[in-house]
Amino acid sequence: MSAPYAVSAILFDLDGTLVDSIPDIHAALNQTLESLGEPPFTLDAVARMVGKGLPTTIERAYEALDKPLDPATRDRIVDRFRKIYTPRATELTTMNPGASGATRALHEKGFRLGVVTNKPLAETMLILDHFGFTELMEVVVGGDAGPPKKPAPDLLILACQRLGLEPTDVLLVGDSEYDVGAARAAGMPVLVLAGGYSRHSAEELGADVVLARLDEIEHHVRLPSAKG
Ligand SMILES: O=C(O)COP(=O)(O)O
Ligand SMILES: [Mg+2]
Repeated sequence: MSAPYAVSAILFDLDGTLVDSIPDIHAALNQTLESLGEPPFTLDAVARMVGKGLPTTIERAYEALDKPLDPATRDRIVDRFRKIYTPRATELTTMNPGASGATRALHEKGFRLGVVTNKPLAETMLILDHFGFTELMEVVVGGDAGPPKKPAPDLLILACQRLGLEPTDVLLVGDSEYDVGAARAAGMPVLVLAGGYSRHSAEELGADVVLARLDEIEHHVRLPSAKG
């Protein structure tokens, strides 16, 4: 096992990392498509469309339908999707195994915690509130915060600025190539959870560590002041 990373804060991705949100995204996407006269997608197909933010999910759905999509129409479909998704964002969504215990244990040990997601902030907060994560999170950055989304480093840098920390003092836990790309560009260590929403297997993503469950994180981190 690699030596534990000495970090003051741990940032979490949301979709596919803290929660399994695909069942609600899948249902809402299919309802959106049905309202536009389009056929539905399977759960697995939708999981491969998620990760780079909602506009990209809609673009990928239309790519798969082999239908052209101009940006204005895409944005209208994003709005339509959100009207359907937001009220049901926690209906079928579940916490990933170990998410509650791991975040609580890390918080108690003194790590500062946050969420950096490509998902819009409003839906992110609904989900974090629903599962009791909000009180543990010192910073929450959504995909609509302004700067480019992951895999650009900007949202991670923004979270570091809000925490008053250097990226090298912060670690990211994610599930996709977008998380690994963003962390690498920011100069941050990155752990990935196996079985998330990615078009690649976790082992192929080039993360520092692949986790089978979130409660393994504590074996890979230590506070800078603690002896490793
Ligand atoms: O909304 C998305 O596409 C992905 O969100 P995530 O960054 O929490 O995985
Ligand atoms: Mg994710």
